[in-house]
Amino acid sequence: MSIQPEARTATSAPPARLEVHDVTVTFGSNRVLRDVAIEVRPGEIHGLIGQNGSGKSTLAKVLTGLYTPDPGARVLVDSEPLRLPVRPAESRAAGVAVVHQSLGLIDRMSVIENLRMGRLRARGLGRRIDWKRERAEAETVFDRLGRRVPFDVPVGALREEERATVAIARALQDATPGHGLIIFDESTRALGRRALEHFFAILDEIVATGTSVLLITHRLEEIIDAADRVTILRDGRVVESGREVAGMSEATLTTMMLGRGLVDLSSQGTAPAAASGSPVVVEHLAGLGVADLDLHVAAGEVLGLTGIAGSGYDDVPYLLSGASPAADGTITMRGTAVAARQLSPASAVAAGIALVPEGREHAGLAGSLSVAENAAFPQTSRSRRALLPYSAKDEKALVTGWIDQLDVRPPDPKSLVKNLSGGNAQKVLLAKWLATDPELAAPRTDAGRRRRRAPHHRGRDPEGRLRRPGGHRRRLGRERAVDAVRPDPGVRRWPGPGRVDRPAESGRHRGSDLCGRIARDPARSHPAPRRGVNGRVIRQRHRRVLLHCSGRRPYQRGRTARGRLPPLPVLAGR
Ligand SMILES: Nc1ncnc2c1ncn2[C@@H]1O[C@H](COP(=O)(O)OP(=O)(O)OP(=O)(O)O)[C@@H](O)[C@H]1O
Repeated sequence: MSIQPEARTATSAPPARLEVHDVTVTFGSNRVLRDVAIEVRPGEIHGLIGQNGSGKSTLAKVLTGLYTPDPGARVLVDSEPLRLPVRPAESRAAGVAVVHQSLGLIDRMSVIENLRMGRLRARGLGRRIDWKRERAEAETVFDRLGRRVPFDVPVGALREEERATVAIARALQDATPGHGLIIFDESTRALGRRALEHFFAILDEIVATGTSVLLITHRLEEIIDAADRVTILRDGRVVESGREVAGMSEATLTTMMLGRGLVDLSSQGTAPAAASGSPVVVEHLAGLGVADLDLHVAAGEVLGLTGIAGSGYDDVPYLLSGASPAADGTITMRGTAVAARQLSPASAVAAGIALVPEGREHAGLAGSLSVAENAAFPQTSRSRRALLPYSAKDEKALVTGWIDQLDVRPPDPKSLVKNLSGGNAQKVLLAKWLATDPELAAPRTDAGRRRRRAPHHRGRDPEGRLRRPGGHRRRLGRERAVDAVRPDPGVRRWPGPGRVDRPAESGRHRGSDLCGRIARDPARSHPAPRRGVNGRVIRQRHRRVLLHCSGRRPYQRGRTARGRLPPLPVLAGR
């Protein structure tokens, strides 16, 4: 697909910042992009969306030279053609910066080294690096982001949000006002709400100078709130090219993306029946940022746990699974109490607690191993200590069962995880731990925090230039943001780190989304979305959460490949 010249020359609009024509990418017999075309205008935030595996990251990798397109492709930056395959140095010189989904950080190197990599300059007779100067430059960009990350810590020791901050800062430091294009490929997935607010405020500033942004995300609300236009990929083809976002709803985008609307299963009477079984009870849990936390998770229930950065909510899965040592607390499952401080990762797994960690690339999956090896890893490593080894037949049944249930694509147990799209790799991570039949699954997920900002669209002035955001709009954004975090009536003030401000509400939580992809039928009048407030706890039925996270098909609560029921209680989702 090529962009028709009249589409861009009929007005006095300036030439496109980025033009991509006829990009096709083939891996073996698998054609993952077909004749893709996209045009990003100066000073716009251009959204690129599509289902898992539709080819978004592949396009970003073509633009930075990681992947080679098939012959016939053309890429132009500011009307100048780039040689293909793209040479990274040339694309950088043309002003293209990218934050890849994997973030592209080197774990054993420090924050400052990662940040200034490729930019360090030796000076003077001794050809020494002036670290004071490098730090000052790094500080400037972190200040702009409103975040500080310790400079001398190895990146591998950072939390996911800090890692994302470093990667974003690295891309931002090269932005020259009025030039270039920054590609963010799912870069916001680990950012908390405050960091996200800053991130989008910075994007506004950047595009106001004429620099452009290509925003790849599966969070449709981010497209609605931030993007000017959107291009949609489906199965490697462009199905919507540069559509104006103004006036669109998430439902419209979803329909365009999937080629069909979503169905709310609860309206069809297919909501899961309440599960029977004993609850999981956590009492007086303490450690890291958590102090004296009590939780009660009924069988078959999803308990969402959220809060502001530093409130400790994100430490809970790690404390419950022995991945971080707890100072105090007990976990009661099947009527047996376990002391949290005595849990190690291995004993937690043996007791039926599964942690689905954040940061699948470096903490959850082995990219160079296959889907089958990753998904069956807890079983095979357990069977090494057992009398009877885990048979290849069992492994095959387990893996194909989970591939089918979670709709992993391609559905090939032998695919290497590093060749899967990000969303499909996440499904393998989920399968790996759900396949252990845990009593309690504790996914640490980025999903569920939603950016609150007034939707805005810059629009164009009479000369066809994108309007720059004015102070009024930014103020409006801030006011709304403040309003959005004001607690609901009846919610007490934030009680301090690690404490629960609002007890779990019973029943379905229908308006908000832990996964950012809730099936909403616009014709149905849901109650107003509940807003995340400090330390708030949300309850949600487990099928509902998995339904929205598992792609095309709803999660079926049938028997697993090994004839057991899929795991019940699940803490939070994704
Ligand atoms: N190096 C590779 N070798 C083989 N197949 C690959 C490779 N890289 C990507 N693919 C395949 O290309 C397809 C598109 O993947 P891509 O990562 O671009 O999807 P995506 O739209 O970014 O998805 P997600 O939203 O899940 O990140 C997938 O089927 C993936 O398995």
